[in-house]
Amino acid sequence: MTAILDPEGVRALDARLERAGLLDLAMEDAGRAVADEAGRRAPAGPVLLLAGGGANGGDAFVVARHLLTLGRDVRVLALPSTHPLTRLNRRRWHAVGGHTRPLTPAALARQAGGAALVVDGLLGTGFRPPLRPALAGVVAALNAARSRGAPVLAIDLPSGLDATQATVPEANGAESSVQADVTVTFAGLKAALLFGDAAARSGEVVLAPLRVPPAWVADVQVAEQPGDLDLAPLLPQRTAAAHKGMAGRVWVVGGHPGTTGAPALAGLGALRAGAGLVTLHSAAEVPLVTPELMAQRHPDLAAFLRDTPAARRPDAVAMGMGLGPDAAALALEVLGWAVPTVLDADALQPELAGRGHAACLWTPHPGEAARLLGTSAAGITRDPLAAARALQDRLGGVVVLKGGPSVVARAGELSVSRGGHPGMASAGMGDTLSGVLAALLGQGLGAWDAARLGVRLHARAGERAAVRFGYGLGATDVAHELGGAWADLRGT
Ligand SMILES: NC(=O)C1=CN([C@@H]2O[C@H](COP(=O)(O)OP(=O)(O)OC[C@H]3O[C@@H](n4cnc5c(N)ncnc54)[C@H](O)[C@@H]3O)[C@@H](O)[C@H]2O)[C@@H](O)CC1
Repeated sequence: MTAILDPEGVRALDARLERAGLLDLAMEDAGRAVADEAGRRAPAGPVLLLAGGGANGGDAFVVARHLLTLGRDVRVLALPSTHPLTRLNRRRWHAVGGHTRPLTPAALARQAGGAALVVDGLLGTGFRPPLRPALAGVVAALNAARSRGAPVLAIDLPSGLDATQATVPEANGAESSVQADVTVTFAGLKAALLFGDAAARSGEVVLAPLRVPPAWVADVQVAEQPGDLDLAPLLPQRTAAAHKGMAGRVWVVGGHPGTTGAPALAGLGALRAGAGLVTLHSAAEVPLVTPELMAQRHPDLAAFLRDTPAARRPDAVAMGMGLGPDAAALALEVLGWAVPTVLDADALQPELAGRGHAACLWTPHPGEAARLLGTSAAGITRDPLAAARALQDRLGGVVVLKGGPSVVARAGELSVSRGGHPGMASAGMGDTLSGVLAALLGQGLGAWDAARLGVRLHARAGERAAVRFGYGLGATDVAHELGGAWADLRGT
């Protein structure tokens, strides 16, 4: 399980390390991890380090000392050191024979010329935008050096990114953040390294654990990111005596004249994720994408749902895909059943606020999330963790805020998915996911586990299908890879 930390969590961890007399060692761990990565990235040639005044700059002085003692040609350009540990590690750097020159854009441009690697230790989690103009010139000079061929390794976070935000801060036309080739981050990931344009600024992300008890990190994390080893135990198990009635009866309630493909894709997703029996209930004629799916057309879908006795209700429902204008009323009816239910697409309506029960999963994409919260899609994607938390507060149950990556929220807890492929940004992908989630609910998983496992299975299936289809990936291609994704997770 990987932790996701925000600056508040980092400060709390720092305070705990400080009380334990371990903060100096944590900086040493951090600097050593960066020096190892720098050595791997640039096995020969000069390394240029840029040190800011805070602890991020302190890390840079530790890196410089380790590289120097390995016999490397190391140059350091630094701002005045303000953090006590930065001053300490600057003295240690000088004690081993290192030199420090003042950091200016011109000095940076000169020194970066022949550098095999430039290490950005200007600003980390302590940075608050907007970037002061004095540093904007340094950031611009660093990005210019990179475009002339000097690779950039960022310590903890590329300078100029707000750790909590998926967007790159605005800077009145000036360069506001560093573009890194690799970022070595400590103790846990930061939201900026995971989401949006900010993540694209981070390059490859390497997580370096600090030698502290894992509980100290878990105590301050804002979210978790499960690995496949964490999720594999959630996969439903079957004995040889299993029969279809034990594998979950799933209903897909969706489709409307003109939008009939969506429920079919959800049904396919449910089948491929192991549902025993999948029936599509629709007001329209739904295309039969595979004969294993059963389809029932109801001229009056509301009456059909209202008149379904408790004994005939399914183990799980996925609803909303192409369901049309009456979706909110139909969703209210099904929510009243209190059976495990996935609400997607047209069933994601603001009037359902507070109606979510414990076995209920809402699966908005950013546009739908904006509709539910009365904000803009840009407001959602800027801070997906905060948006997922707000959606869960508003709706109840469990929320999957879809994206690359997706965020799963339940009361007081957030989980971020891994993997996937940009080719999954295509129509129908969310419909398949709804079916996968309903299948897992139908096989007995709780909403939180179904959501975390389901988004990973779906993402893994996308990775597999992308090998053949790349950006031309379709939702049915992903559905057909779900079995392989399942086997991959089981094999971890
Ligand atoms: N617990 C942890 O996770 C550890 C964190 N460490 C390092 O500590 C860093 C955090 O250190 P700090 O809290 O000292 O903060 P930073 O060093 O990230 O930033 C503080 C510095 O940024 C400057 N600054 C802030 N806002 C600015 C703005 N708008 N424009 C220009 N300059 C600005 C401040 O003047 C100060 O010099 C992490 O990013 C990481 O590199 C490591 O030392 C190891 C332990």
